[in-house]
Amino acid sequence: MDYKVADLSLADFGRREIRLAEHEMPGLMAVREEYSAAKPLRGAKIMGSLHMTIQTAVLIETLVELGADVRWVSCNIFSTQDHAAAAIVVGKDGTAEDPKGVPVFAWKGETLEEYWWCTDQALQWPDGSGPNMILDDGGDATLLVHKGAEYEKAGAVPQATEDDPEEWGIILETLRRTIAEKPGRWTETAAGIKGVTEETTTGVHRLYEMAKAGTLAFPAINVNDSVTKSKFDNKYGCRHSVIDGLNRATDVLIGGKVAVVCGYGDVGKGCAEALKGQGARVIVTEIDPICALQAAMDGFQVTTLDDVVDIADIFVTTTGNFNIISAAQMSRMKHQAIVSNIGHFDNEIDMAGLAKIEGIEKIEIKPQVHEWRFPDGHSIIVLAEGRLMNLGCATGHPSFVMSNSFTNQVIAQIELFTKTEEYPVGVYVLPKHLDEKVARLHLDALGVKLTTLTKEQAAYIGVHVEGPYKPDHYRY
Ligand SMILES: NC(=O)c1ccc[n+]([C@@H]2O[C@H](COP(=O)([O-])OP(=O)(O)OC[C@H]3O[C@@H](n4cnc5c(N)ncnc54)[C@H](O)[C@@H]3O)[C@@H](O)[C@H]2O)c1
Ligand SMILES: Nc1nccc2c1ncn2C[C@@H](O)[C@@H](O)C(=O)O
Repeated sequence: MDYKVADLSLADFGRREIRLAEHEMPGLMAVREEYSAAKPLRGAKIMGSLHMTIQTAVLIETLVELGADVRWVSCNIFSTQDHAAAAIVVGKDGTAEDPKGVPVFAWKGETLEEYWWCTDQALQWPDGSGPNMILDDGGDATLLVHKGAEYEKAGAVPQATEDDPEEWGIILETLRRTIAEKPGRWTETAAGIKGVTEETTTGVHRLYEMAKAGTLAFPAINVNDSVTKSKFDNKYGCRHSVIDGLNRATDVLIGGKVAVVCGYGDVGKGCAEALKGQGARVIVTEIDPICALQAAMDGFQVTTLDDVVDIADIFVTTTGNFNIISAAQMSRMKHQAIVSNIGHFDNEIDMAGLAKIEGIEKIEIKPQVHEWRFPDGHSIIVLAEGRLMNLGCATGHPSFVMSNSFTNQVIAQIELFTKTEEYPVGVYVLPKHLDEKVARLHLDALGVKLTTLTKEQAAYIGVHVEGPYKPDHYRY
């Protein structure tokens, strides 16, 4: 079995934490029980590109329990929990000397070259074949397959320009190398994929862009827009883990400080609430009048970043957009202001522009916490090098909320793998009855007792007693 992780001796520690996590992931354990006999994913060869955490370990072992053959990478260079990766490689019945688990190519602190090497490794099985399913978070695996096939068809891989981000050059070099090693590989890989299930907002945005451009090569299920994913993971998950990230990285007192949250979508709402809960005076920036109005009615000041960049103590970007905080704005910040991002990619904060400032000095306080000292002597503290700080500086969302997300992932994988013919190329969301099923699976653990509609009440509001309870256009 091929794999590359930091340290297999961490496997027992990972296994102990996986055991505790399983108790906190009732949705995943319920689908394991429901489907382990039928094994609907038998024959599925799933390549997963999703933060290699303890919670993801429970997802992986659920997919395997349902019959799948799995290979895995993280979707971020800092988000892997090495003990989780070790436990998955060793497996329940293996040892560090004789691992019997799942091939994982991930470790905390990968270089970008190593990250794309890992993604390439997980996209090819030992017999040279590719996956027939992708489980993606942010779309990097989907991107590599699509661009590889595109450049094979074009007969050449373009050169990166000096304006391109460094990572784009690394992706092109990865494709140049892999196409030279096995011409036609990516075309064959793309043709063999039944579909992809996408975890997050930014990855879903990429899918809709490809569908609109007519370049999407296989069907996709948008897991992010299951209500029981984005209205839980994105909001309540970040509500928990943004504070965890700040505390583990800096231990700064949040109470009494001024915190700026850029973006007031699902993630921004969770972050703003959490920082307010810690006693910070929270200021929101937004482009969308509806989200801005929501923020104002939730009691937050809403203004532009330029208005407050020199008075705030803590910054968190949550937009899924890029160039939210510029180098010039960072140079205007208070001494030891904390700058962080919790959006999927690291382009929300202009790290490249910051590094180019004449005379700037980068001082490592500890891994994923850096002091950037400006020529005038004042500093800012940047978390996780601008990458998502809840997974770079902490352990991401807790198991219970990830159980919601990952139960959607498993259902989506089953849908796409077993009913492929019902999904012509395009982007889909799961039907509401499955969304409600995911919610139901998590109620007992929180002591929730649902009220049952009478037939007359159901008729009165035009629904079935057993649901679905809302029209598709309902906004939760
Ligand atoms: N770190 C995590 O654990 C985690 C979890 C879930 C999602 N995410 C990622 O977080 C990001 C946000 O996700 P979301 O679901 O909240 O998306 P969303 O679309 O619901 O919210 C983003 C908000 O940012 C606003 N925005 C866009 N550009 C802006 C700008 N220039 N200035 C101010 N506001 C701007 C938008 O109007 C929107 O309201 C995505 O990249 C997503 O993939 C991360
Ligand atoms: N503990 C965890 N394990 C795996 C992934 C985790 C996570 N915490 C946050 N994400 C990121 C998710 O919120 C992902 O769904 C996203 O949307 O980015």
